[in-house]
Amino acid sequence: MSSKTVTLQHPTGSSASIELFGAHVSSWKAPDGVERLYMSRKTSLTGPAPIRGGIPICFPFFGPPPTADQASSDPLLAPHTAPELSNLTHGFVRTASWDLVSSTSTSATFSFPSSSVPSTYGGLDIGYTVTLTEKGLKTELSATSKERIKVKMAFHTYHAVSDSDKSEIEGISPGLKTKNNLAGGAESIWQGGKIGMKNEIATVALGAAGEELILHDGPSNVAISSSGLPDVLLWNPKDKAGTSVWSDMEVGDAKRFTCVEPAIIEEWKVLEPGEKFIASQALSVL
Ligand SMILES: O=P(O)(O)OC[C@H]1O[C@H](O)[C@H](O)[C@@H](O)[C@@H]1O
Repeated sequence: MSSKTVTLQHPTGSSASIELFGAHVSSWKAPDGVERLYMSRKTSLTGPAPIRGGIPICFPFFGPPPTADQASSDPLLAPHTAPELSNLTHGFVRTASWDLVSSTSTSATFSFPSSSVPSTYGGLDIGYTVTLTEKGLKTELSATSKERIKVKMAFHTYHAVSDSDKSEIEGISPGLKTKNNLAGGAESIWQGGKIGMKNEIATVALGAAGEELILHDGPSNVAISSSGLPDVLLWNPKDKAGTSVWSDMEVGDAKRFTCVEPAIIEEWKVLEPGEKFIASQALSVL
């Protein structure tokens, strides 16, 4: 491993790797030694493009940055309209190198360099801790802004599966609102049951992240929980992976992963000056 990769090892045998570029978890192996995160064989681990696979951190906005028009009617969005952000999706922390602050064999803490924060933010401290637990992995982002701003975020986790066509997500409560981004954000009320990943999907379940979700992949199951993140986005591009849209994946790669993304997507979260924002995700093999 190069010095740009931090590795963690738990006495149970589980391990993790985190790239300084994006503070990106690029590997998580459970105690059975099986890799639990998909990584594209076509991605670079040192940029400049975001790493494809693993756990991208999307912050402090999700999707394209707000436009100047949106910011003129909502000044709390103005920091996101820095010219250098105009071509970025999902924020700027996944396309810059972070600093390693401290580490033990099972945990590492990173900080995002203040010199890489656009000046429009007027001061934003961002930290990140990755911890291996007995059977799992915890990721926790913290952020404090000097000025009142609005943020969105996601842990865009690419779970490795043996065949995404057969993988299913259990735990979305009946009655929650969902939005189908492949149908212009069409809203429905979730009726209950498991959500299959057989077809292309970009569905947000609003208010789902407070509950424990279970990703079923044949006999192998992973529990997913989070805090500070009210929504969950389920995403798989299916046949579009490996085409010109996602040329940083190989054709057929979409079968190898299922993205379950604890997130703040629907409503911007207001950060008051000095407030410590904390968002975490916990994954655990069952
Ligand atoms: O290609 P990326 O910028 O990594 O984004 C990949 C995908 O992330 C999310 O799941 C969004 O809902 C998708 O619209 C987006 O295409």
